[in-house]
Amino acid sequence: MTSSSDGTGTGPSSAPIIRDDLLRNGNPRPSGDGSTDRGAAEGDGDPLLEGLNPQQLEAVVSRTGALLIVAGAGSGKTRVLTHRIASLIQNREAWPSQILAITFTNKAASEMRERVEALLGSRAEGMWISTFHSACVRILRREAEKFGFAQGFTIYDSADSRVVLKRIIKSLDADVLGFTPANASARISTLKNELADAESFARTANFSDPNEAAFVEIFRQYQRTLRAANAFDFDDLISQTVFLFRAFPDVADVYRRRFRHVLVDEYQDTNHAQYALIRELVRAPEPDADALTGIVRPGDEAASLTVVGDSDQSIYAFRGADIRNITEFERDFPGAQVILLEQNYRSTQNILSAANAVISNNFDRKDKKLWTADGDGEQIVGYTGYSGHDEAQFVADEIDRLHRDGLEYGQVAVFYRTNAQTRALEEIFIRQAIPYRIMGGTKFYERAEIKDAMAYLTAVANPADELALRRILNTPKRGIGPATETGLSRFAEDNGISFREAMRRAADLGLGPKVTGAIRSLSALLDEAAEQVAEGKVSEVLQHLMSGSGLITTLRTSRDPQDEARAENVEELIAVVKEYQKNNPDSGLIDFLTETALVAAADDLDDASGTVSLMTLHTAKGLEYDTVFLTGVEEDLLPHRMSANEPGGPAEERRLFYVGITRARKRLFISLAMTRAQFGETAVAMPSRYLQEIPAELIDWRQSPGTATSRGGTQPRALNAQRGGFGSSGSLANRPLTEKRDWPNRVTNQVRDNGDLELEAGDRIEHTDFGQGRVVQVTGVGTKRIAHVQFDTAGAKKLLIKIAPITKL
Ligand SMILES: Nc1ncnc2c1ncn2[C@@H]1O[C@H](COP(=O)(O)OP(=O)(O)OP(=O)(O)O)[C@@H](O)[C@H]1O
Ligand SMILES: [Mg+2]
Repeated sequence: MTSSSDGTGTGPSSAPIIRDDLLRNGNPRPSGDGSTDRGAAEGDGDPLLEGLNPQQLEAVVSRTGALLIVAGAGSGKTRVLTHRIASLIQNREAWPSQILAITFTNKAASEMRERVEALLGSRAEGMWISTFHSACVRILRREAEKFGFAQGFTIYDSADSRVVLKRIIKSLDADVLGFTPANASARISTLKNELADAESFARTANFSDPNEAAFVEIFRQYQRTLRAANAFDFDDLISQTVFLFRAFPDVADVYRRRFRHVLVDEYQDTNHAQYALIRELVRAPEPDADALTGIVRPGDEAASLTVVGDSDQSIYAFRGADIRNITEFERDFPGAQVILLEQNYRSTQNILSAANAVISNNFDRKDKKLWTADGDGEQIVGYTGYSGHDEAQFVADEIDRLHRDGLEYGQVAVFYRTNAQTRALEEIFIRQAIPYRIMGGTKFYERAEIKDAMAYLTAVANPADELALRRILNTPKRGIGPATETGLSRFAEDNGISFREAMRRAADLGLGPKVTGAIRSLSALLDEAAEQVAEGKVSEVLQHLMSGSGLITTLRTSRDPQDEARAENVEELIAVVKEYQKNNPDSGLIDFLTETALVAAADDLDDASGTVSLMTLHTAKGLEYDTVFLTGVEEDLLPHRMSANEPGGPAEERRLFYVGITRARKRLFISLAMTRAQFGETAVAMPSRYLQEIPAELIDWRQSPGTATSRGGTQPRALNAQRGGFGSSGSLANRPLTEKRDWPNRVTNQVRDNGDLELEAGDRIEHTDFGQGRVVQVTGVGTKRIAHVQFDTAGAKKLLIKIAPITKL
C-alpha cells in the first residue's frame, strides 16, 4: 500500500468544489415522491444533487473536516452518505480506494454498496464499504504478522469462544464460583469493547475477592489460548486493530494516508472500541518529509470524517454502544459541522405519527417529529391472535392476499424480537408455499455438520488452531477417544510443539497401531489439502477433505434419518464454495473462511428479491420495505423480559419498536398473540405496554378468531365500525388503548375460559374455525392442558384447552 496506484497518494485532483455554485446549479427540489426513488435521480442537472432537499444538499457538498448528520429515521441519512461518496469520486476529490464507509450489518453494507454502484457504476470498485468487523479483518490479515499472528488466523464465533472457556473454567474449577462459559464470555466481551485486555483488567482487579481473582485467570488463559491457536474472537477484531494502530504508529499512518474520507452510518450504535478505532483512523499522520530536502509531502492532514446517526435508534447499548459518541461529537471534533435533516421520505404519515407517539415516551431525548409530504396513507392494521400459530396464520394470509393484488414478496418483511418466534411463521409459510428467507440469522454455519466441515478447512488454513483440530480428530468416528486427545495435547505441551505437530509424531506416543494409523492418515489428509490450497481451488480442497475423511459417506450410510439431511447440508456447503469461487475467482481459502466467519447468513450470498424477508428487529436497522409485519408485540417479548433488569432497558426496547415501525413504507401490520409457546411452555401473553402509546385512531384492530368472527376476512373493518367499542362481544375494535387498566380486561374479554372443560382422548369437539374433530390426546396440567386434536378437515392441531374456542359435542 505504498504506491499511489492504490490510492495512497494525494488524490486525483485538488480541484476545490465551490459550494455556493453547487447550491445554485444543483437546483435542489424536495422530492414529493420518495417511495420510488432508490438512488440516482433523473434530470438535467447533476444527478447526484438533483432531488436532494437543501439540508441534504448541504450534507453532500459540505467539506468541513468533521461532519455530523443527525436525523430521524427515513430522512435520508444513508442516502446522503452514498451521494457524498459519489460526489467525492465524481468531482475527482478522491480515489475510490481513499474511501472507507462503515455500517453495522452485512446487509446494510451490501445495500450501501449497491446504492453507490447505482450512482457510480464500476467506479465504485476498490472502495471499502463494509462493517467494522470486516474492515478490521482486512487490516489484520495484512498486518497480523507484525504482532505475532499468522495471516491465516481463525475468527472464533461465540460458540467457539465458549468451547474454549468451558475447558478453562473446568480446569480452574471456577464453576463452583458461578462461572459459566456464557457469563464469562459476556464479561470478557464487555471488557474488550471497553478496550481492556486481561493485563489492564488485572491491574485494577481486587485479588482478595476470589471471584475476581478467578476471573482474571480465566481471562488471561482465554487470551493465551486464542493467541496460541492463532485466533481472534469477534471483539478482538476491533480492539486488536486499535492496539495495533497504537503500538505501530507507522502502520496506522499507512491507513491514515490511505483513507482520506471516513464515513460511518448508524453512528449512534458505536461502542467505545469502535469509536477509538475511528479516532485512530482520522488522526493526522506523522508528517512525511523528503529525506533529502526535508520538504513535507502533502496528504498530512487528518482524514475527513462524516458520521450519521439517530439517537432514537440506538439499540446496542447491551453491547456497549454509547449514545454519548453522538452527543459529544462536537466536543471530540472541535469545529465540526452539524446538519439536521427533518423530512421523512420513506413512510406514510400514519406510520410516522405512530412512531413519533411511541418514541416521545422516552425521556432524555431531543424532541423531534418525523413528517412527510406524502400523505396519511393506510391505517396501521392490528391483529390479536389467540396463539403464536394463529398470529402467523394471519401474517401468511395477509401476505397471500397482498401478493394476489400484485405486491412482490421481496417487498415484504416480517420482524420479531427473538429468533425462537420464527418457527411458527416458517411452518405456515412452508404450508402456504410463501417463499421466505431468514436474514442475518440462518443457522446454516452454526449447524454441527457444517462446523465440522469448516473445521477441516480451518485446520488446513491455520494449523495452529487446536480447537479445529480437536473437533475433527474423531469426526467422523475413527476410534480416537478422549484419552488419546488429551495424550496428544499433553505430548505437545511437554515437547513445546503444536497439537498439529504432535499429530504428525503420533508414532512417538506409544498408542495402539489402529489409533496411530488413524491419526497419521488424518494428518496426511490435511497435508495433502494444504498442498492443494497452494494450487488454488477451495472447492476442490473441500471436496478432497470431505471424501478423504469419509464425513459425507458416514452421514449418507448412517441409520439416523437426520443424517441424510446433514449430508445434504455438507453438499450444500460444497455448492456454496463453488459459487463463491465463481464469483470471486481471485480469492483463496482464507478469503472464503473470512467471509463465512463474518457473514452469518448463507442467504447473503444470493439474491433476496423474490422472497419475504424474516429477521429480528436488530437486523432490520437501516432497511426499508413496502409492507412490514411487526409480530409478537407482547410483554416479555417487546420489551423483552431480560430488559427489565437492565438500566435503560425498557427505553432501549422502545427504540427497538420504533426502529421496527419506521422500516415500513406503505403498510404496517402490528400483531400479537394471547398465548405463546415460549421457554418450553405455553403461557398467557399480555399486550406490550408500547401498544397503548399509539393513538387509537391510527390502528384498525382486526377481529381475533378467539371470538366470533373469522380471521383476516372481508368484514372486520365494517364490523369494527359497527361495534365501535369494546362491547360484550369482546371485540378489540378501535378501542382507544389509553388506560392501563383496560389491558387485563382485554385479555379476559378476548379469551374464553374453558378452565373446567373436561376433555379426554376420544371426545369429539367443535372449534369455531376448524370445525369438528376428535381429541387424540390430552397433555399438561391445569391451565396448561393441551388437547391434541385431529380435525375432520383442518388436520392435526394442538389447542390450549383453557382458551381455545371449542365446545364438547
Ligand atoms: N430527497 C429525497 N428525495 C426522494 N427520496 C429520498 C430523498 N431522501 C431520501 N429519500 C428516500 O427515502 C428513503 C429513506 O432514506 P434513507 O434510507 O437514506 O434514510 P435514513 O435516514 O438512513 O433512515 P434510517 O434512519 O432508517 O437508516 C430511501 O428510500 C431514500 O431513497
Ligand atoms: Mg440509514
